[in-house]
Amino acid sequence: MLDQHTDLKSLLKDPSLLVEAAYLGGEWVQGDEGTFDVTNPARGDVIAKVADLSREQIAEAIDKAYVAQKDWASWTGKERAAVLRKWFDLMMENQDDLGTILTAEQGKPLAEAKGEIAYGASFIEFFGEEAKRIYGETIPGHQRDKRIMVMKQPIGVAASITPWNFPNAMITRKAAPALAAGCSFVGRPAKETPLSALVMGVLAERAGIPKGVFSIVTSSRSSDAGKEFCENPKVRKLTFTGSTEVGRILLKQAADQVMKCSMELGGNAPFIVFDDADLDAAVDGAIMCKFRNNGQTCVCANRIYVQAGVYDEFAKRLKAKVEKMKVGDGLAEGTDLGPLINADAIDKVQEHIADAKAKGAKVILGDGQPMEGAGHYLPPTILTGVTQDMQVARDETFGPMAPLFKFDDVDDVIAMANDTIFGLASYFYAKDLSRVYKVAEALEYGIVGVNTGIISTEVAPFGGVKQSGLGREGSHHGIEDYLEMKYVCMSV
Ligand SMILES: NC(=O)C1=CN([C@@H]2O[C@H](COP(=O)(O)OP(=O)(O)OC[C@H]3O[C@@H](n4cnc5c(N)ncnc54)[C@H](OP(=O)(O)O)[C@@H]3O)[C@@H](O)[C@H]2O)C=CC1
Ligand SMILES: O=C(O)[C@H](O)CS(=O)(=O)O
Repeated sequence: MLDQHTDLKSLLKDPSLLVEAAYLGGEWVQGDEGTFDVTNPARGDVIAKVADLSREQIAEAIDKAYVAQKDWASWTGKERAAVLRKWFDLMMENQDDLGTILTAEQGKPLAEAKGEIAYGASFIEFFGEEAKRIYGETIPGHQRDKRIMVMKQPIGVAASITPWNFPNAMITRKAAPALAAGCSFVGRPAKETPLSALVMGVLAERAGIPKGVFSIVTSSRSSDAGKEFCENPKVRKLTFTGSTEVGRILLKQAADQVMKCSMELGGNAPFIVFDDADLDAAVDGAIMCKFRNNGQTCVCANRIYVQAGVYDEFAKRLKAKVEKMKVGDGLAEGTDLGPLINADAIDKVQEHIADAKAKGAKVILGDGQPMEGAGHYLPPTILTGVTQDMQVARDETFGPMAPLFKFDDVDDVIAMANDTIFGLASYFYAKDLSRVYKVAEALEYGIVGVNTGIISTEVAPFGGVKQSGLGREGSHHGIEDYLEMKYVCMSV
């Protein structure tokens, strides 16, 4: 455990994995703007002072990525695959240390953090294999003397901005397809969680990824990085994961250069339990879906709709299991729910609870009050009698609050579930096959979980519709966003 006498390096098998310098063009550099603090959300202690790069230094990383990308693209897919496989192997060999670093800066329980490392590594493994399968095509000519060929080529320098909630996997879900395609990559991690990104630089170096192909530019001023990424003509791809609000800002900024953008934005996931559901499975699924990363994921159940006939029993069984969940330091044995990332996150959950109670909702578990002492600990809350007019029906809570809505009719619940600007993940539990097909087709979301609350995998296309984003990450589709298609027409 971290405390005033134990620092993070002392918890690591390989302390050299913990770095505070930025990884710029294959060199470890200090920030021209000094350093910024990284704090442990479980205790509030400063655990690192990380290089704070200037916008000029970020531009330098882009310059180096631009030069390095030419040679990297000339490697065969098989050669790139070998280096990516080594990167994957190094992640898994150091999974314990990477998990400890991740929990220290983000807060999630160590088992979840190690799970994220394996999840993050799976993208590198998967796209390393895809590097060998970037196929073009020939098309029968439109005239007797014409031959048509289509080739796929890397788009160039890819710039990445990622959030604090999955500080490893959100980077690898972008860097893996980018490097597999022959692009170079400049990543700017959230200021709250830069250490997990920097350790990927250490492992990239050890894996033999050429200097400049992969850079991590740490900075405390996110808008500076965003503007440099959007305005620098050497950047041809912007990939972002975060809130819809920031996604809009970046899309507007990127429009001036007509830049290719991938956007993984906010969610407002409905979780629907029909009266023919396996109720115990639905309760377990709701817990995993709602409380993964303490509710701080864009695909967490944000609204739980339960059909009237099973509403009371579902609420009773949900409460009985949630009240046994242990809230505590993510590095402590047996912790189920770690701290939230910061005080603002607690404020947002409390705001949703207060608004719902003011409009008639009832609290059946928790009181929305943070635990005493240091760290951002908020015990889980369950509300019943929640209705569509409440804030939680419109906005993402992003924390440990489960709002239960009651419904009667399938058409009503589909209308309520779809009544949002978001369209990322959705879930429902039912057994009737006809109902399963109809509901899966009717939900306006990029992802539908049927009788499961966990849908995250590298082999499937992850992404949203409406204002939850643009593009897909993961699956064989995921590499397309880092490729340009060239049509060659030959007169013979
Ligand atoms: N669809 C998805 O896969 C995901 C969506 N999200 C959504 O993001 C929100 C929570 O994550 P959170 O990190 O707070 O989201 P934010 O959108 O606030 O931040 C995401 C990243 O963008 C950076 N950023 C913030 N403002 C700007 C700007 N003007 N220009 C460039 N970069 C900027 C942040 O930097 P810094 O933190 O240093 O300020 C951070 O690195 C929720 O709405 C959640 O649903 C989160 C994760 C995944
Ligand atoms: O940032 C997130 O919330 C992730 O996209 C969710 S997942 O891919 O890890 O499920």
